Amino acid sequence: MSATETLRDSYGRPVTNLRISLTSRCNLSCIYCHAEGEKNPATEMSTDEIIAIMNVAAKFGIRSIKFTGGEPLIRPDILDIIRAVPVGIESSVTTNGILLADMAYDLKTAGLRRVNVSLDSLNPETYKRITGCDCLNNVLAGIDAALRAGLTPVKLNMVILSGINDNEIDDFLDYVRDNRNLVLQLIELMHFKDCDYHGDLKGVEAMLASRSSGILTRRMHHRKKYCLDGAEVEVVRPLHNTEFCAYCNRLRVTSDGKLKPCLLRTDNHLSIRGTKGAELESLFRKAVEQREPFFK
Ligand SMILES: Nc1nc2c(ncn2[C@@H]2O[C@H](COP(=O)(O)OP(=O)(O)OP(=O)(O)O)[C@@H](O)[C@H]2O)c(=O)[nH]1
Ligand code: SF4
Ligand code: SF4
Repeated sequence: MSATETLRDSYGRPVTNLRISLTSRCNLSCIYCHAEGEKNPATEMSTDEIIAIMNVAAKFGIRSIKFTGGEPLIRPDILDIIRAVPVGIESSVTTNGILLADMAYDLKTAGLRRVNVSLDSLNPETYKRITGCDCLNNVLAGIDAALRAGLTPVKLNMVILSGINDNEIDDFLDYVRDNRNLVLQLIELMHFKDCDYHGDLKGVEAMLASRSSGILTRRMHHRKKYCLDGAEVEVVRPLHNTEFCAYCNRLRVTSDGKLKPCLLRTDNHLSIRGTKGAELESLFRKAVEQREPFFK
């Protein structure tokens, strides 16, 4: 095998991003939580298992690694994991921000490039209703600490919940306005559980488009990015979106050590538990071969 070799699936989609779920545990209990689709997590991967898969990813031309959960910052070895990210790979974390205020500086020093922070409301009562925790201020302090530490851009992930927080979009636009290091991501809720809060973001996109001075298309997922009056807003609308899947560049690893070719499928996972070297590499190739767009 050459030093780096970018793998493509049979639809010609290159795989350049690895999303590693470090745990399915979380210190919040959001009403819509899908924990990246893992419902019955067994034991979590060890530090060494995570490092082994990152090293294989580097050989296969993975350019960025996203650590997710559950809540990834509750892992006691999180700094060791970040320190072990192979040279040349950009790392980021998606976190609920509860522990970020105390950890931001150490995360940056360990080599983390940036963070996405899940924040669905700027109203303390609504935040508590959604997450079960009266801790909005911890998250806001975490965002400030991440900005100060240079974990930027800090992306705020706001999942739009119909009838709960869909009246707060303007408050969020005000919050990110004029801070070039803050990006707002408006996310369409996915139906993992029976959940009555799903709302189509088509209307929101039309509103953003009408108020925007510029609209860009990100290569990744072909997501639209709107620039309006000092605020940068990205819209994540994965459902029934063939374009989103056509430009998907991701492979996932579940916290219990399975390669997962698509977020929305549970029937094609490949366990990497107990494997290393050539065997692990061959499973990585196989997982890429098994990738196919969920919405075609
Ligand atoms: N269908 C689908 N949805 C995804 C995928 N990746 C992320 N999402 C959605 O995007 C939301 C935000 O994900 P994040 O973990 O913050 O990362 P991201 O925005 O995808 O990545 P960056 O912009 O590179 O930071 C998730 O909650 C999902 O709803 C994917 O591969 N497929
Ligand atoms: S913060 Fe994320 S992982 Fe934790 S409960 Fe909420 S949605 Fe689930
Ligand atoms: S649904 Fe599957 S194929 Fe589509 S973007 Fe998400 S992970 Fe990729």
